[in-house]
Amino acid sequence: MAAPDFNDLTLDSYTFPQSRLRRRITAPERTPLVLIACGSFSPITFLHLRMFEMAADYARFNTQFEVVGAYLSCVGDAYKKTGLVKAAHRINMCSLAVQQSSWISVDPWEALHEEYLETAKVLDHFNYELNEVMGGVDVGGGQKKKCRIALLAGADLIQTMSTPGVWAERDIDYILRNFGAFIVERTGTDIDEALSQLQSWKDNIWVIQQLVQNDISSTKVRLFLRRDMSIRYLVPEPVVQYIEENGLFDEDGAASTTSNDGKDGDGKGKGRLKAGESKGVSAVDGLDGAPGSSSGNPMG
Ligand SMILES: Nc1ncnc2c1ncn2[C@@H]1O[C@H](COP(=O)(O)OP(=O)(O)OP(=O)(O)O)[C@@H](O)[C@H]1O
Ligand SMILES: NC(=O)c1ccc[n+]([C@@H]2O[C@H](COP(=O)(O)O)[C@@H](O)[C@H]2O)c1
Repeated sequence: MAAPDFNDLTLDSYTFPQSRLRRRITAPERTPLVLIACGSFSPITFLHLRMFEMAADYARFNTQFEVVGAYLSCVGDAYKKTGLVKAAHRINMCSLAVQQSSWISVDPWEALHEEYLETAKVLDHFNYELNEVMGGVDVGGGQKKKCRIALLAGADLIQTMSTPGVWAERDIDYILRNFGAFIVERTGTDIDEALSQLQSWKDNIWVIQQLVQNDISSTKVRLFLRRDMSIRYLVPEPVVQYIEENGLFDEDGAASTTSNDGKDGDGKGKGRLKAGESKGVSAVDGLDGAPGSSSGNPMG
């Protein structure tokens, strides 16, 4: 197995990963689609991978898109969220997780930035690489077609768009107008409610039903690890091994690998826990490490 090498990467040595991108569309009448999943991935789970497969099926059966590529983009170390291990580890785990995939890639560009990057900027980066640098994908006859780039997210993430203070209004408009989002239903999130304030962009929001309900969350995986419980078959095996080898997510490890001092960027310490404390861990029986328990506004 090739060793992950995120630690050796810098923005200067960065090149856009394109080896798994399909450079030619098979149905020229369709619009090429590239799915971008932005998130913490601390750690990546089988559900995160499964989201891509669900979205690809959805796009094939219900839309005029043809999926030509898919990317995981890990949020960088400046994102303040409980349970976040260093971006280098999260990127390495994502890279191990997609080893068996022929079409899902990991793009380290976002995580290579020291400062927090809003999702709109991350999507702009993909648009730049795919449509400006590459010029889109081949449709035959020497012609190229620009790719539609869309955010792939769970319902909890789209719900945060209606939570005051988390997203800038202009970013929501920018993302949903120019890119759009494929949204996977998630247990515990009322999708109608999540979308109720986003009706102006409804034509650019595609809702994917989970036909096999899967409620794995990174929070639950972290909770299992802290209780010394097995996480096998919740995350890919190479990720299990990587977590073990690097001692990630045990109580001390979780505290020491985060890049902050217990305070958010705004110094208020919102959502941050001291070493030894953890969101949801105290509720032992219910395993209620709430899935998708996002910190809210990443920048406070
Ligand atoms: N069980 C799930 N069903 C639907 N979407 C999910 C599920 N788990 C994660 N997602 C989505 O995956 C993306 C990345 O999520 P993220 O890294 O925050 O994972 P998470 O499991 O929600 O993490 P955490 O538990 O740490 O909050 C988000 O868009 C999130 O909504
Ligand atoms: N203003 C924004 O651009 C904004 C706000 C909230 C979350 N996000 C993104 O959504 C994702 C949320 O991930 P988590 O669910 O792991 O917190 C991250 O990629 C984060 O950057 C972006």
